[in-house]
Amino acid sequence: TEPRSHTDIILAGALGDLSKKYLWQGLFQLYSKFSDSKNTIAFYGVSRDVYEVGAEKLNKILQERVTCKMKDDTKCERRRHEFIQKVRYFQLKADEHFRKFGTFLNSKSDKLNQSVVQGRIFYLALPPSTYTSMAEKLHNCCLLRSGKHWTRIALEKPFGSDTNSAKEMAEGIGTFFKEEEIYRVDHYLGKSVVKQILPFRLKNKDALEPILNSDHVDRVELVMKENFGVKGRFEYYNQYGVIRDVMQNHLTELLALVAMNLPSTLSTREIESQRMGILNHVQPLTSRHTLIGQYSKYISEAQEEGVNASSSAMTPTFGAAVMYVDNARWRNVPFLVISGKQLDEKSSYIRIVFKDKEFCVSSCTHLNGSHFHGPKQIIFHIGHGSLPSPGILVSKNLFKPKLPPGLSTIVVTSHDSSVYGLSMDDFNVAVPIENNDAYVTVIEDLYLGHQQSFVSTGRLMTLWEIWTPVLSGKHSPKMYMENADFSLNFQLNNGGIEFTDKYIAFVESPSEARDQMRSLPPRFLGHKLVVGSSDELYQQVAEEIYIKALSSVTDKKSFHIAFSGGTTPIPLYRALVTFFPNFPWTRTHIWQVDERCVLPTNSKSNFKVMETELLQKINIPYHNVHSMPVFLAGEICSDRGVKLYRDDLTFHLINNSFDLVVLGVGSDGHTASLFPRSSLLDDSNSLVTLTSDEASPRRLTLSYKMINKSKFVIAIVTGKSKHDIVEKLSEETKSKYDYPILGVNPTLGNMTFFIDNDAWFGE
Ligand SMILES: O=C1O[C@H](COP(=O)(O)O)[C@@H](O)[C@H](O)[C@H]1O
Repeated sequence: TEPRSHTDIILAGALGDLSKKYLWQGLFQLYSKFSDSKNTIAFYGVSRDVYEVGAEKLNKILQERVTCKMKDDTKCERRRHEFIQKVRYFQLKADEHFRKFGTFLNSKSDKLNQSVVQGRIFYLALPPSTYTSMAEKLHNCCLLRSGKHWTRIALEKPFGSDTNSAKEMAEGIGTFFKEEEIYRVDHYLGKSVVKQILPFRLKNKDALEPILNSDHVDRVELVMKENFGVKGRFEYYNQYGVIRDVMQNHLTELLALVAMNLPSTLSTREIESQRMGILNHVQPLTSRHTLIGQYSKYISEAQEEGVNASSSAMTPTFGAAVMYVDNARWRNVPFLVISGKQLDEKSSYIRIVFKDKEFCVSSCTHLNGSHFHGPKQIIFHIGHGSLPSPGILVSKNLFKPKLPPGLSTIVVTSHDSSVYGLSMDDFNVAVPIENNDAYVTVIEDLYLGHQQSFVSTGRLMTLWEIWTPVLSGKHSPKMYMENADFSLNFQLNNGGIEFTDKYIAFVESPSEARDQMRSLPPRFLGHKLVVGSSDELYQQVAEEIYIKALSSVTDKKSFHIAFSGGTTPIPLYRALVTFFPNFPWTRTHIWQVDERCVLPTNSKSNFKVMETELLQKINIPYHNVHSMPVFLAGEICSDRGVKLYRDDLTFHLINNSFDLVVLGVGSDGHTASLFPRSSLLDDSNSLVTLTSDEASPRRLTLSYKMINKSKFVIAIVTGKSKHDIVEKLSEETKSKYDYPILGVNPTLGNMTFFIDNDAWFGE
């Protein structure tokens, strides 16, 4: 007997990553659910590989990647076997291949009775640069042309990289396929909870509609955090970055779903019109509304994959934006859109936080209907994070949700697991009955022609118009530490957002010096080297110190740093004060590398400089400042002072190890107060010591032993007067007796030389 319908599904890019990871499994599940004697489906995998190679690779992928959820599910195993047998491979490279493939498909189709509704789906899991030519070839060779039929072409993002490129691409595809045939995939629209947003809103409209507006909503957070980096995708990611990768598409689509006016039905036309209605009122973004960051190892990881550093320098891996919908319903409500790689956790959610208008007077800690004084919120938990499953969470003090058919309630028994600022049992929780992988749903929607789950051309263009203004790439991303960085915290200010710690959120495009710096030999005297203009260099040193401080305070609640004397640290003190107002000074202990044997009021006193430039400007506890006791009870530089400092070091430091030592280098190659040919250069016992008469005045200094125990050493060399020493150090084999800086080699830690352009280039 003839089937009622027959569909050909052609997967181009059949051997690629996406197909391997998700699409073949999705197609298998489609086959299991929908293919029967009445509705048949044929599957074709196509790629540029010759038949023998491609067919074998495809078979391997199918055998390895297509699985049944449950072990020993014999029915599923049988279907799986059938499916794998059914998939056919074709090479599509030359025009002739396309012609032959078209002839083959149509000969099959001609054999079917005219009453059979035939469909043909082309799924392009290919680089977008190939879309237009592929669309043209498929259009010319492989369309169904007679009988009752339909055609769909599915495309994977990226759909352009800004308004113009997206328009060009849309026009290219639009030449060969009609709007209703184009299915642009945004897999977030296939996530099980995302699918339930509109049904949930409709079902609960009596409770929800009156409160989903600016009178009641304090803010909406749309978040997609990941705790891994970009490994294996740097080429792609450098061209796109986090805004284009997920914020312009997934997260703004989510915004539309929560903010749009409720459609009266769930038809494609109604939904699309309400979505466009809201997106057309989203204010285009400006740099005041966005922040970007880059995780600290991004450039070096990209280099390891052979991607050059200068193309990675401006790529944001973190983005935050505040968006506003300029209509009566949502005016002034901030929609905070946040995404990033290498953050503390993998978690995606939409969180609607309601204004707290009620003031609790008594029994405030009890859950007591609407009197409970806690944040009122609705969370669409899309996936991952601390919850075991995707779900919709409604604060119990808000309302008791009714459930549409796709959701079921779960009873939460755990009292202590804390989520979104509340205990789990402060929420009514509903979970999707079917929790399929997003691609399973995408493929099902594609087959069923549910266009509302895909991105129309009109919507695509509106999304790009919102985001394109902030894609100029003029701003440097702020560097952040992997996994545990609170330096990305930001706050609303006058309708815009700013990092709470304001350090160079936006510096103008990187100077030539920075580009030049990136192409320099990466090492100097066996240590890491950074060269740049003096300003940038000091900012970088300050940033390095800040990052080390955060990490140390996170790990062990304290940070011990020693600063050398002289003029070199002055711009560093200024950079720390200016750019890092949130430096964890209360947990930082400041030590001196060396001090001149003078009164603390003397202008040559290193401490005096530090006090004026740094200590007076920060909020650091008195006991955390460890000045060298060069003046004790009327005596200048006594052995008692040496002993006191040594005891202080030993008391505070684990293994006498600083977290960081900042050194300068003199034009004679000295560092700390370790001078050429000094007897101190052979002293392997002391931690602190006094110089004899090689320098006047005498000085108290940390020894090599103490410096080399540090976890990290930064040596700063700046100014033209240091150019000769930089040259000498790099050209000849020297000994530490002539050039004491050569004796600095932290035994367990690392060292970086920061050398400014004047000292490096000498002009
Ligand atoms: O589209 C993308 O999404 C993934 C995250 O998807 P999820 O389903 O695991 O939440 C992201 O890692 C990737 O960079 C981006 O291209």
